[in-house]
Amino acid sequence: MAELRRYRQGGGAPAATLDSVTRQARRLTLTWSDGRTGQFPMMWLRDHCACDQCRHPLTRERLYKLLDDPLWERFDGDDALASFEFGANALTLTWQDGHVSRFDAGWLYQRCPGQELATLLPTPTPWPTRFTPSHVSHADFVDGSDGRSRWANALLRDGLVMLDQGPCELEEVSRIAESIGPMRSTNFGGRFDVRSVPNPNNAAYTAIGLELHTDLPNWRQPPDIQLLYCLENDAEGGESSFADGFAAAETLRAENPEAFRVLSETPIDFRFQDDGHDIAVREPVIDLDGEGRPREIRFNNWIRDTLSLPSDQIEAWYDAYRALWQILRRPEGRVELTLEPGQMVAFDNRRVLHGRNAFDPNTGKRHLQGTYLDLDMLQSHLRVLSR
Ligand SMILES: C[N+](C)(C)CCCC[C@H](N)C(=O)O
Ligand SMILES: O=C(O)CCC(=O)C(=O)O
Repeated sequence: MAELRRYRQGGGAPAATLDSVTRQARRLTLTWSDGRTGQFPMMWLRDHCACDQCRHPLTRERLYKLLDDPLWERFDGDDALASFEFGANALTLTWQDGHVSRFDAGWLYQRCPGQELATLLPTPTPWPTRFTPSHVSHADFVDGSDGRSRWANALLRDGLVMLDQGPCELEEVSRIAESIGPMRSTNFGGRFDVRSVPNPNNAAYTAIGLELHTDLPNWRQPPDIQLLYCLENDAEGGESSFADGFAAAETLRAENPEAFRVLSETPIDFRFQDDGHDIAVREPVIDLDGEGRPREIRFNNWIRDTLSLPSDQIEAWYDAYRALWQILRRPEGRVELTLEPGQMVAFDNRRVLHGRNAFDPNTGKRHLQGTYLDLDMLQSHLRVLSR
């Protein structure tokens, strides 16, 4: 259990050593050997004490409750700290109530207030024109070498990655998914078969072409990661295509800011109905984060519901939607490929759109198995692999 690194005080990349510590009103200023300085408010230092009373010795989760600590009242008056001492690699604080907090200097170095904490995860990067996805072999993915982390890194960075030359076995997609996290269930089950069936409840279960789309935009939280594993694909047609919705949104913002504004500020209705379900949500096509960057694309023409807007907004919304759709269709922004039996594509369903050409079920069979995963599980998997 001491191996748990979440809150460990030491370890990590060797950082600079601690050169000086000075005390000001309500904070300590630390300077390291490479010149970095950090101002640490006393209350932050007290809250982050990692002793076995303040963190559970086994789980390393926080036990300390700042609201119940009488010392907290004294941070205003600047006499909460009794004394401190430091060395090149450690800082020790003694508080007025006698509690002692020891910090690893490298741990503090990485957590200077205002400094971005280094992440083990790659930054999502928009596709350049004529982007080609990374490929990892199934053998490298399962054999414990770096295949898994190359796969997860590419998926988090590009929102799309291929896994090649796996076995043509039913449920291989479930085994892969479950080696990462629990499959995310939806009204289509935990794991679904994509093939043409009688009485389909969904366009994917027919042989028609599917325009680029995101799955389940009619859910408040659409699935994050989609895995589609090809078992058979010898019917004529059925080629796959993908487009980076974030890149398309940025292109729209540059070319047609008004259309971008309309699609990001106007919630519209999405709705799926079958015999047992009626799942509906009202959200914009382009969802932005607090800094105005695209966070999610909801684009699915066949389950877009009645456009319910004031009449003076309707034409502008259609113009904007057409403008985004035209960008998505540009060949230079699309990845086109034919899935091979034993090949799996994984993509970020809230960023990357997917589609397929119509296929002719009279010329051969086409069968994919798919499932969804939460992004949290993919990120967790990569962090664990990086330990
Ligand atoms: C693949 N699978 C059938 C599970 C989902 C396909 C998308 C489902 C959803 N009604 C939509 O049209 O977005
Ligand atoms: O059949 C395909 O290639 C893609 C299926 C699809 O779009 C889906 O399952 O949502």
